[in-house]
Amino acid sequence: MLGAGSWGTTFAKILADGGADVVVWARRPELAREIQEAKRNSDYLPGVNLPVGLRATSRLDLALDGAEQVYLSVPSQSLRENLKNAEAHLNRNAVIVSLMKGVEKASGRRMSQVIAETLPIDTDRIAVISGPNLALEIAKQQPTAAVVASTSLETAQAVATVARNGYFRSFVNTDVIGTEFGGVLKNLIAVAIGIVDGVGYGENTKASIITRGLVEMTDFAVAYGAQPETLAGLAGLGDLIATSQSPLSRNNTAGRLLGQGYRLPDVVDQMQQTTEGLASVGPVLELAKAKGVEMPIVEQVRQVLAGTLDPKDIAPHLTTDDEPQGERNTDGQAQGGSAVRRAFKRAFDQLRDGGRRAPRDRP
Ligand SMILES: NC(=O)C1=CN([C@@H]2O[C@H](COP(=O)(O)OP(=O)(O)OC[C@H]3O[C@@H](n4cnc5c(N)ncnc54)[C@H](OP(=O)(O)O)[C@@H]3O)[C@@H](O)[C@H]2O)C=CC1
Ligand SMILES: O=C(CO)COP(=O)(O)O
Repeated sequence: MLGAGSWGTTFAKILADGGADVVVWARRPELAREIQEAKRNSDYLPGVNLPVGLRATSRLDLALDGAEQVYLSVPSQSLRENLKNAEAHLNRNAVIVSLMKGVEKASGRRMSQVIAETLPIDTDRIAVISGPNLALEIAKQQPTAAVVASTSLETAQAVATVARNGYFRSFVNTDVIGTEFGGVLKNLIAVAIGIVDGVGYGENTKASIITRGLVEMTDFAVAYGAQPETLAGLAGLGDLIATSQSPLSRNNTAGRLLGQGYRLPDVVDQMQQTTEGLASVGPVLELAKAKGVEMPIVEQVRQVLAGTLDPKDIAPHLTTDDEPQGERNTDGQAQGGSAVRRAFKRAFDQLRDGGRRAPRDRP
């Protein structure tokens, strides 16, 4: 496990509790020592006891020695540099698994794309994991689930077999794009929810943003090749609900501070942990523009971050124009409809068929 923050340490515990032999790499020797000797990570997971068999080191060569599966949980902006440092020590046949939920700011690349560009590796040996996974809840062994996606179902299954235990269930699919973008995009909607929470708006506003946010997430991801069903599953809707509702979410917290009137530099100062959404807004809107996808909620988040939109003016109707007839202003049973409605219809049809066709996230 490369990365000893809240998610890296929690996921290492998931793997170790499932019976795997796990070594965590922490860049700070003192943190590696605390995990190795005291079985604690008091900076990131206060009060949590880590498995006795979990090992830790600040030496990359030792952490990667003989590793069959390498899990990555560092901030997205640092991945490329970390992979370059790790490359010489990687086992040639290792499966590389991204746990990250950001895009690279400079290139707009997803993490699996950064991995494929940086390492000499077949994409079939890359997997990504995403889902409703607030680290501290899982570290306390509260049950949850996630999606393991890889272009190779065999790789996804190999990872899912290891990344599961009594409190953590891994489903598999082959939609890497949808699974990764689900994690990236829900962060942005969670910032929006935090903003309106901070302003003091109530449940109707938040429900509107969650629902219309899912439309934006799905339209965007589908434009880049995702399966709409993925966005209706754990890595989309599931994670959106968890992140939008929880004060444990860093993205939600950052949004709430913005809604309370703090300016971005003060918010960044107050955030002790990685807040991927703040770096993803710009690249996501660039990518949306390139495909002609409208993202009015994400655009409003950008404007609040830039200080050009008063948080209280976030439009509850969440459209880009005042034209009531357009596709963007339709919802539910309206004609046309976006990918998210088609996804729900297809999921509903599958249920009505008595589950003869497999749902996307397969156990
Ligand atoms: N926390 C969560 O609930 C979840 C997080 N994720 C994703 O996991 C990823 C990691 O987040 P998370 O663990 O929460 O973040 P944290 O802020 O908790 O931890 C970040 C970790 O990365 C290390 N780090 C920071 N900068 C660098 C760098 N330049 N090079 C190497 N290591 C670095 C930190 O080390 P140090 O302590 O020395 O600063 C720390 O170990 C993110 O993409 C996030 O979206 C996904 C699901 C759940
Ligand atoms: O991804 C997460 C939950 O699934 C964690 O969200 P935050 O990064 O906002 O804390």
